Amino acid sequence: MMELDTASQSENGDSDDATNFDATEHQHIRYNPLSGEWVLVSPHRMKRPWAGQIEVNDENEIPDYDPHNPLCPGNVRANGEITPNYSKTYSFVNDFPALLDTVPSPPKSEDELFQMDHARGTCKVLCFHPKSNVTIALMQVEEIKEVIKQWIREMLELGKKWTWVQIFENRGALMGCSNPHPHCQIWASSYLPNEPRKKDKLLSEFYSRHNKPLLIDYMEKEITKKERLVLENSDWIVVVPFWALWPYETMILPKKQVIRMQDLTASQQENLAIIMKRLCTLYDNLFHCSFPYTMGWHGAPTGEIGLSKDYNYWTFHGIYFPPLLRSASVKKHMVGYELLAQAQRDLTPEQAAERLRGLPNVHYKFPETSLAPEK
Ligand SMILES: O=C1CCN([C@@H]2O[C@H](COP(=O)(O)O)[C@@H](O)[C@H]2O)C(=O)N1
Repeated sequence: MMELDTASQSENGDSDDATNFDATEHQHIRYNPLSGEWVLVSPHRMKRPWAGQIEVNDENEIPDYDPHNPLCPGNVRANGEITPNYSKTYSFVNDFPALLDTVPSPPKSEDELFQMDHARGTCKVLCFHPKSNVTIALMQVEEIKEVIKQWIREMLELGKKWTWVQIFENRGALMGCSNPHPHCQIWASSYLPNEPRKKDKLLSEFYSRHNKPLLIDYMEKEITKKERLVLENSDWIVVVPFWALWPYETMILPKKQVIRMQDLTASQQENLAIIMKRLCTLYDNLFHCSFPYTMGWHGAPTGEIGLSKDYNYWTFHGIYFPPLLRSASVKKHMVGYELLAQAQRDLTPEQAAERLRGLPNVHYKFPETSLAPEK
């Protein structure tokens, strides 16, 4: 059993009276085994009056084609290239990349307070669909499958050279997304970024203790407990993680061990497309808006270190970080105590999962949108 640090022992030294504890009433902290951090859960605060900031939800109707949008088929991009008339997905190297393939390395410093290291990589943009006015929730399963196939091609190609290939989608203007056209970004780097580096260490340590991948153990236990389950099909589950930071944060987990996205079978790809569509439909139905989120995928590292050992302690999974809290325009901010001390949430993960489960699975905008038959 893991030694809990001092943060989790009762300050006054009294033995905690677990018999009176109610997770829907009493504050407590929860441990995230994937990051080694804690989140403060304060369910009693859900009763406080809300007099906070209300942002205008100015999401106006988006046309299916905008002659000035470089991500639309046939339009000119910043570098003068013409985006082809693509009919499925289309990816290109970002004209304003955060990472370049060849740059000089910084000098080594003897002073531990001023450490720099080299950073190389490449950044791509992947358009999900030729039309600008669709989202994953509104795309057909077959179209989402095309996105998954392209993600796998990108992982295989970029994973040959780069240590970490981060696929991420910033959906909606609220997420700082500069372009409404359905797309994601892919940043591939020569280094292992902070989040996967922390996760890799903790996943490896768990496997050494239990001889079982952490996320397979976690998936099996969440299927049994059910209270944080949101969706399930024959290959995947969606949960609000026990340690979730964002109000409606979710995780997509495979029912069978799979180490990287490029290892997915045809059935896992099909059922992933189905469950992604269902999850994004629930999200949109929560506040009747095109739900903003950042989402991404984590699998075992790639490149040279990906070939250096057996990553059987890793399990490929998806993570959604949506900011909305109470309405289409009220979002959670990670400020104050959360920046200086630790993350905090009022709505419990169990309450969030219950709300998502209770929503219709037909999209509010297009009630006739039919979902593919469940496997
Ligand atoms: O002509 C263009 C327009 C936008 N882009 C790139 O598309 C990306 C749009 O993604 P975001 O909306 O998530 O920022 C952004 O990173 C921007 O640099 C190009 O590479 N070329």
